[in-house]
Amino acid sequence: MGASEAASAALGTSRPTVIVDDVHVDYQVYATGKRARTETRALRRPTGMRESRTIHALRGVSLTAYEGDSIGVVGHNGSGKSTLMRTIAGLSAPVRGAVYADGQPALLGVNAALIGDLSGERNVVLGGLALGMSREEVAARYDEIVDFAGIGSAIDLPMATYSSGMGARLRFAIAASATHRVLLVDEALAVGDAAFRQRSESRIKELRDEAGTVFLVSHSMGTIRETCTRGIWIDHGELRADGPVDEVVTAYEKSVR
Ligand SMILES: Nc1ncnc2c1ncn2[C@@H]1O[C@H](COP(=O)(O)OP(=O)(O)OP(=O)(O)O)[C@@H](O)[C@H]1O
Repeated sequence: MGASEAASAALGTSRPTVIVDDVHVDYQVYATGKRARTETRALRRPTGMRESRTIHALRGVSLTAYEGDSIGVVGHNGSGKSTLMRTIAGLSAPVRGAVYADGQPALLGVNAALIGDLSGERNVVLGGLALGMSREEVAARYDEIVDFAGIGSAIDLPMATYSSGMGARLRFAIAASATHRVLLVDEALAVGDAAFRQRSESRIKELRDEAGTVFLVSHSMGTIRETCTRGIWIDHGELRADGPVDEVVTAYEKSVR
C-alpha cells in the first residue's frame, strides 16, 4: 500500500471513480428562420452558405465522484445535464478538458445499439454482448430481460415493427440487466407506463446498490432526495453547487420559485 492509499484508508475515504476536469462541450448547429436569415444577410454571407452557431453546453465543469456516491443531477431545461452524462459515458467529446473514469460508465437506455431488421430476441443477444456479457451470461439473463421489457410475443418480430415505446423498453431492459461500476441514469430516457416505470425504478435502486457510483438526472426533486446522497446543480453549463443532496436541492428549488 502506498502512502496516499494508506492515508485514504486511515481517513476512511473511498476511491475516485469519475474525474471530470474542466470539461467544455460545444454543439455546432445550423440556424434557420427569420432571425437567422436577417443575421446572415447582415454578414453578407455568400449564397448557399448556412449560418452555423455554437452552443456552449458545458463551460468548464469539474467534479470528482467516489465509490458509493449516488449523485442527483438537477438544473433547468437545457442547462447541460444530459450533455454531462453523455460526456461521462464517452458519447460526447469535450472541446477542452477531460473525463477520467474507472471502467466504462454506462448510460442507461442508450448504450445498446440495436438493429431494426433483427428480431427483439437477436437484439437482446447483440445488446448483451455489446455490454460486455458473455454468451452464457446473456443466455442466463434472457428470460429476465424479456420479462422486464414486457413486450410479450413481439420479441420474435423485427425491432423495426416496434413502437418507439416498445423499443425503448427493450433497450432499457437490456442495459439494466448488466451491472456497471459507474451507472448514469437520465430520467429523460425512462419510458413506459406506470407499471414499467415502477419496475425501472426498483431496478435502478438495485443497480445503485451493486454499482460503485450512480448519477441520476431527474426533474423530480422527490426522486432525487429519495435516491441520492449528493447533489449537483448544473446551471447554464456551469457547476453551480455540489454538496449534500438536501442542501443542493433546497438551493435549486429556491432559485426556481
Ligand atoms: N445534439 C445537440 N445538438 C445541438 N444542441 C444540443 C444538442 N444536445 C443538446 N443541445 C443544446 O445544449 C444545451 C444543453 O442541453 P442538455 O440536453 O444537455 O440539457 P439538459 O439540462 O439535459 O436539458 P433537459 O432538462 O431539458 O433534458 C441546450 O442548449 C441544448 O439545446
